[in-house]
Amino acid sequence: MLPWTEKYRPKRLVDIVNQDKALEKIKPWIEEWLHGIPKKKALLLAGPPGSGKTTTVYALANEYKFEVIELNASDDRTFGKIERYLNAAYTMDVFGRRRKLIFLDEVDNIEPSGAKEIAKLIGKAQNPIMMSANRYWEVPIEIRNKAEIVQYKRLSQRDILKALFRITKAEGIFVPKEVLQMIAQRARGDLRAAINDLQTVVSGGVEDAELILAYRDVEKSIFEALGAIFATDNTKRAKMAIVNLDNTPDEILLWLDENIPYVYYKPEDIAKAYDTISRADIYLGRAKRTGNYGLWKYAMDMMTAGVAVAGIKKKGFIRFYPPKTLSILRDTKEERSIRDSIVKKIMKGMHMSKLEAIETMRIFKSIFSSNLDVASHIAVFLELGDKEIEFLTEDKEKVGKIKGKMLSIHKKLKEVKTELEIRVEEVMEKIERVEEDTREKEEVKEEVEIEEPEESKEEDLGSKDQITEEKKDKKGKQVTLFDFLKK
Ligand SMILES: Nc1ncnc2c1ncn2[C@@H]1O[C@H](COP(=O)(O)OP(=O)(O)OP(=O)(O)O)[C@@H](O)[C@H]1O
Repeated sequence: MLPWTEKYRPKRLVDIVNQDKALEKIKPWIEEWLHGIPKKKALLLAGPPGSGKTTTVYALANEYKFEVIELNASDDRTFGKIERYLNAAYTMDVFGRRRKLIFLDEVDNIEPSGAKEIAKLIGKAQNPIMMSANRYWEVPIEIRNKAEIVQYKRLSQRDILKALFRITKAEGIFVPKEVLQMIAQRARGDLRAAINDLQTVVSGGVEDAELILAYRDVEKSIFEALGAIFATDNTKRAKMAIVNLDNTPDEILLWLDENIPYVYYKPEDIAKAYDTISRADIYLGRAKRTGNYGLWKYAMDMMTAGVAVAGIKKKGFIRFYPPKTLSILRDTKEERSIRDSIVKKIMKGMHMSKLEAIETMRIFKSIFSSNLDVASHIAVFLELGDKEIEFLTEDKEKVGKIKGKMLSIHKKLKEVKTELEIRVEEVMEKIERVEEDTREKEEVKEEVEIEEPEESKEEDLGSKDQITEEKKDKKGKQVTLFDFLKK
């Protein structure tokens, strides 16, 4: 499938949206080339990604009958090529062929030595050179001095919305306005990103637009990195693609692993790409084990540059897919947390080790699908929640039945509890009564002892200590709760 960014790339300058100021500078410059050589032989188109710089170059060449030679500025091989074109190009039109317009992309990524070479070549140039950069202040000064800067502005949400609407119309599809607005808003002035989002949403189902876009938001940088790795044969560019990526190398490997078959089509190329990532995997493992980060860098180079040059890539729009392993982990995240909480409850409630609890949970799983009575008692005992019961049962109908049984167990437990509470209260009352009786009897006895006649006092030898001891003995025979319950 042709990427819509290519399919709908304007062929004429009038169709370029909202970059009139830039075009006002570019048009007279190219017209000068038709009659001679202008003072500034190179233009530096500077501005945000997806604002129309490359589009302008091709539309311009189309209208003024130039052939575009697009070269990547950060590729060392570029210098030789420019030189060749610079020497040959101007004479070519004598033979009725098209003149060459050289387009150097990404001059903000250029090495200092390359910058000097390019500056020299501009000096010798016999044909128009156009360059582009996102951050012109990062373009080496040697190049900036030789070129006229043409500023591209960030496209507005309205511009993007209009462009998207035009595409849906041309494709004969209906995409709700809210979805188009959502895409335009996310794009932050990058029409290429917006068109790619639109194509992804349409191919994945407009009804799931929000989900698809939310997912692309999270994984945006990895999508971009894959796009960069798979779009280039240039090893340096491929290596740069993962700089500043938040994903771990293991995750990047999974993404590459998933998407290699969508990019390469010849079996030998696919095999080569897989061979490269499996080597990268081995080196990553070794780097982790040994702490030898030389190996780490080697692994990263293999999974970027190695994969990028593995073979001939499919042309056109390639939709990347998230690795199944990651989505399985994401999908099962909730499930895993439910399982962990059941294991914890078993460990606590049944005083088991984790291993025993895991084994017990497996047994419970078979009980929950075969014996709903026992299952409901277990569920009540472990105080399992709905999700945990569902996890153990895996059958919606049975979950309903277990929950019903649990309700009646809870009801019975409540009844037993109230009955017990009543019984306990009765017992407590009896205890109180008996204690009261005993206390009264003791008091009466003490009074009688105090009023005893003289002789008995003498007989008793009148030792206070003895009396106390005797009392203690008698008190020791008091009716205890234990004696009462025994009765
Ligand atoms: N001003 C614009 N008018 C019409 N279409 C545009 C415009 N800007 C971008 N596009 C669309 O977005 C796509 C990408 O644009 P283009 O390649 O010109 O971006 P760029 O400015 O060169 O970005 P980069 O700096 O990332 O190379 C094009 O295919 C084109 O369809």
